[in-house]
Amino acid sequence: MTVVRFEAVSKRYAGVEAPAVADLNLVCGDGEMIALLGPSGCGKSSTLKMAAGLEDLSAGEIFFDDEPVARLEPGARNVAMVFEDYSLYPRMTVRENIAFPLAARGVDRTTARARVDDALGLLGLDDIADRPVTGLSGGAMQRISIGRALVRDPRLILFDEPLSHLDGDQRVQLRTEIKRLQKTRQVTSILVTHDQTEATAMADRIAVMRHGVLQQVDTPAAMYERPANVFVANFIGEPPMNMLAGRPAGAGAVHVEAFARAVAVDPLRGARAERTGGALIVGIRPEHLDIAPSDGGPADAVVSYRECRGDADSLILTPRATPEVQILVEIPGPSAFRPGDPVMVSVAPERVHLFDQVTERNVEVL
Ligand SMILES: Nc1ncnc2c1ncn2[C@@H]1O[C@H](COP(=O)(O)OP(=O)(O)OP(=O)(O)O)[C@@H](O)[C@H]1O
Repeated sequence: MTVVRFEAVSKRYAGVEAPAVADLNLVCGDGEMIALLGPSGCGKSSTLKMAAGLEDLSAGEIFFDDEPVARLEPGARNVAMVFEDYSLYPRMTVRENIAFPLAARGVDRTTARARVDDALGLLGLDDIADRPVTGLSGGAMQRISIGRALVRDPRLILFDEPLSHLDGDQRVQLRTEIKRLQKTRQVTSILVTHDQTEATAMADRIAVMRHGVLQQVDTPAAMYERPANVFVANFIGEPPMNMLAGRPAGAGAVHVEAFARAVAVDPLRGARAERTGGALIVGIRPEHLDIAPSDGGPADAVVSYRECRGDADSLILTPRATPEVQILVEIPGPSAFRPGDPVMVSVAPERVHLFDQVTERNVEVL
């Protein structure tokens, strides 16, 4: 049961000018799972390694509850790690692998046996407890390494891309499993991933990083509803948000160049956009755009591509006013739209996101 706090933490590697992590302030609550999410090189692993004690901090402090830990040896922190490659001992059985951290700490045999049995049961590994780990599926191996992490009753578990070596089905199964275990045991956890689906499915809150700088920390739902900037908006949600050029157009409206007309927006957002006075990026998620046949009038766009996925159709629209721009639309399927169809486009005002074109920040959080 630990609150983990990064306070003004920075990491610079020798000979590299740009910091790998810059002035990170982040609190992971007691029993919470936070996902560090971002593209390769954004500083996720460096942050994880500093929490584990595998890398020194260049500045700042990390607290476990109110105890500063940045100068503690890794072994003195009681932090468990689950790696993407499982890191199991191949000659040992499932049970021996899970028991290993307890034996290494000199926990007495009766206590160790009880804790290992508990972990085996929790992870559904009883049937294979006495089998060697070699030859087991990736999913089973990762469950064993999670068991090994849980059995030591750690203050913090660090999950480093734990699902990357697994195939589709095992991935989905294990991410549900990890979330269930993490909640059952209420262990404070940090998950590193570059996969937004994984972060959204598993974490209580997501911390999006870019070039070592924390961009936003929020629940998956809040981040989807109110991304702090264009980068976060592009990173959360699949397929990514359409980003269209626009400008304020009076009360509660913005002019969208691609449609050569104004669209209604949430009045508060519209007023904020008005105050910026300048050019805007108008963000609309593919699943929030509606289309209708243009019925002879001047169309907003023409359908240029349709992918039918059974329950949904993915369409690409070419706007009449700016044919160089592509607009993605996701609608329930199978629909009647076909390439070449002229269409009108609409969107609910509260689904239109507005970003300052210069700073790329959401006008709501300026
Ligand atoms: N030991 C090191 N020496 C020098 N530079 C490093 C070292 N480790 C990481 N870096 C650099 O620090 C930056 C952040 O790297 P880090 O591995 O923390 O990012 P990441 O988001 O975890 O990326 P990835 O998913 O590829 O591991 C990158 O520019 C990387 O090249």
